[in-house]
Amino acid sequence: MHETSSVPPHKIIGVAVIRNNQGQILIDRRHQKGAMGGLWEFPGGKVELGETVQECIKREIKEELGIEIEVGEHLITVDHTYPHLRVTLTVHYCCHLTGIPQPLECDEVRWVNLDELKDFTFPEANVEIIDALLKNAAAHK
Ligand SMILES: Nc1nc2c([nH]c(=O)n2[C@H]2C[C@H](O)[C@@H](COP(=O)(O)OP(=O)(O)OP(=O)(O)O)O2)c(=O)[nH]1
Ligand SMILES: [Mg+2]
Repeated sequence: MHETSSVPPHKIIGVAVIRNNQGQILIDRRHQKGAMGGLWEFPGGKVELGETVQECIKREIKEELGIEIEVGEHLITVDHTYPHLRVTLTVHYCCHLTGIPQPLECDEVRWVNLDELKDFTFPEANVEIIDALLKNAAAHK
């Protein structure tokens, strides 16, 4: 018998949890049109050929938000399969250095406290990221 189920495309994504000196985290709202439209996310994007994840994160954040960051410690890597897409999200903590975040490639950007993350709707893969963030924060209290 012929197997017709197909393997979804796989994107390798660098993701930034950017913190300011008040301990807030930067989130952005995806464009209404398009995949996962209107959901909130941590900024980031596809790793390009020949680029490290850290280089990708720094580049994407400059492109998407117009700010400079320092890429820090790895938080978690999440592999998740949506109905039509598999993503590997490699998440790093980052420090905000300079510039005011601009919504250059999204609808909105916002600084939020950790305990406010639950009030925003994120893609399914982010449940694990937010869990890891909260656990880490609790462990370092
Ligand atoms: N940046 C980011 N992407 C996430 C998160 N959670 C999550 O499932 N994703 C998914 C959504 C996208 O399919 C993919 C991010 O890739 P992307 O931003 O380069 O791609 P995109 O779909 O916005 O658009 P395109 O560049 O492929 O046209 O990862 C998150 O917290 N941050
Ligand atoms: Mg992106």
